Amino acid sequence: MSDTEFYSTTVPRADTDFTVPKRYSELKMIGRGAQGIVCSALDTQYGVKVAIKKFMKPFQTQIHAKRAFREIKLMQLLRHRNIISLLNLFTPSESIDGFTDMYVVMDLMDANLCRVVNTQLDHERVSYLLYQVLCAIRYMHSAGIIHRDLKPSNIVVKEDCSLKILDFGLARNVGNFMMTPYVVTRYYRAPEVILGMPYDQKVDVWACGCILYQLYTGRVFFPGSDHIDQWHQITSVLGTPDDTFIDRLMDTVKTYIRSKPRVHRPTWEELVPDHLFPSGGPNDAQRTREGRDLMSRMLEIDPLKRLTIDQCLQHPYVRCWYRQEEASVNCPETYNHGIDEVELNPEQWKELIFSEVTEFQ
Ligand SMILES: CNC(=O)CN1CCC(Nc2nccc(-c3cnc4ccccn34)n2)CC1
Repeated sequence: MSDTEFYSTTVPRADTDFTVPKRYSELKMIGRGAQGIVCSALDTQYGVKVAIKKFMKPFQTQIHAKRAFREIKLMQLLRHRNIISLLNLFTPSESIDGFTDMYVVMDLMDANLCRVVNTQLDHERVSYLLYQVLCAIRYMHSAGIIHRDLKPSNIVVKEDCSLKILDFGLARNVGNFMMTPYVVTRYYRAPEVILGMPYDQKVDVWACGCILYQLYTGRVFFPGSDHIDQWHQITSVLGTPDDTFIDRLMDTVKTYIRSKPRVHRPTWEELVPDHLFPSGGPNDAQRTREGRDLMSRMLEIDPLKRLTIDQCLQHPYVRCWYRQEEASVNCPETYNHGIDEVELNPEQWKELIFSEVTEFQ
């Protein structure tokens, strides 16, 4: 018998109620994620605001179960100030038979980056936001995780410009098949992922470059409507990559790319002119040169030429924020990707997830 007292409350606008421990009050809906509804709440035990996400029947399908299980395992494994942390994990069900819903409690942030990119940010804020994304991604890489799906909607921030990554991207070699009517955003996918080439941690550097451009301009750099159009957007802006990259492609893709007219490569000053950057500050001209330089080295089509995360963190544009405890700390354990490949039936997932929830503390 769980000693925690639960109560049920209907959340305005949400089409489901939340059954949570009494310590959580003032539930208000703040968003709807792919896996379930998210509320803000007051944790009266510590007097802090939290976010509570409800997973409804997370074990119902292989896809839902894998994502839910992977999310709670990774939230427990990754402990970094720029990655959302798992404050509590519970279910009101007292036995596995009645187990249906699972709740994840996280620190509450104010907004996601989609809302922030539309505001005028100075170099101070842009460089600090980018620095924190780089720290989070570097830490994930140290745990053996490549995000592969980094985008503004899964990054959250607070008024004080502190930032956390919300989710952990795509499991390896699992298609991002989505049952729900959510459109998969591919705008931030690296060229090597789009072209089906072998990929590595550099794919997350590409996404950071796209996000950096959007922090300055409020615009998506490469808004492709599908994979082919995504490639077209990238090459029409950055130009056709040189042969050292194309030679490494599969023959079918090589033929396709060579069939297209070559697009000349503009200079980065032409691509992202000064007026798109913050100005008016004492060293804005210098910071603009640094920001444009870093962006150009993150958005190299050829991953072999692209900066590594560590090189990004040493770049003058963000090095000013560098602190060991967040920029060079490594995750003490690496993630066991085996769980991403395991095939279980809903009953087995139910048991696995139920034991994970009840053992949490
Ligand atoms: C553009 N929309 C917003 O900015 C609304 N924001 C989103 C972030 C939220 N804060 C927050 N803090 C911690 C975790 C989550 C959260 C975690 N998962 C989701 C899914 C959807 C929406 C929010 N979340 N959200 C406050 C309202």
